[in-house]
Amino acid sequence: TTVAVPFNSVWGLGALLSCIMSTKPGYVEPPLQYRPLVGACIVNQEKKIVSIGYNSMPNGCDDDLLPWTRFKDGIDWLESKTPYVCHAELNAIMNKKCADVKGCTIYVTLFPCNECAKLIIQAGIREVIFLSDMYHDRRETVASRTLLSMAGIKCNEKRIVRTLRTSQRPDVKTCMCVNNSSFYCAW
Ligand SMILES: Nc1ccn([C@H]2C[C@H](O)[C@@H](COP(=O)(O)O)O2)c(=O)n1
Repeated sequence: TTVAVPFNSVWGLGALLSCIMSTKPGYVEPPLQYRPLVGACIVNQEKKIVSIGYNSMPNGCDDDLLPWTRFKDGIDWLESKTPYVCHAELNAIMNKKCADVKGCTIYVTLFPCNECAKLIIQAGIREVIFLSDMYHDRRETVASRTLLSMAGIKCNEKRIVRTLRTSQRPDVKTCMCVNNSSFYCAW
């Protein structure tokens, strides 16, 4: 199923496109199923895209040699992908094609975690526009909101993808899928 995705901004599109390149989409184990693909796009004050990033393993670190299990209770952290993966925001900040990203806006498909919030703040980014807040209650997200708010960084939710309910993913409210199960962005 290819879903028509109406975008209301080219920057949101950038975040979503980078998301498509994100770490191997794949089936994990029920009920966790698909791991999120996350994309980020940084835009300067002239509304020009200055960087894009997606979640991936660090350069030179082989996906297949590192664990792919999602971290959850009962799983050894070192045996999950959590300590190894670079988040989309980190990659977008590192990939910048300009001296710095001070005063920029970051478009991201998933609300930043606390580690990314610290990077965003220290990089001088002034605004976060996010698509999904599906981890709203995770402690990393709670800490992230605290930091971003203290640092005076505006955070706005923007729905840039039509809500799609799918019988294949009854657990998620919004998703984008391309070629049936080969790519899912699950929010
Ligand atoms: N703001 C975010 C949040 C998450 N990610 C990445 C990191 C992982 O690859 C994936 C989340 O996996 P989970 O914790 O659900 O097992 O999404 C990111 O890049 N940016």
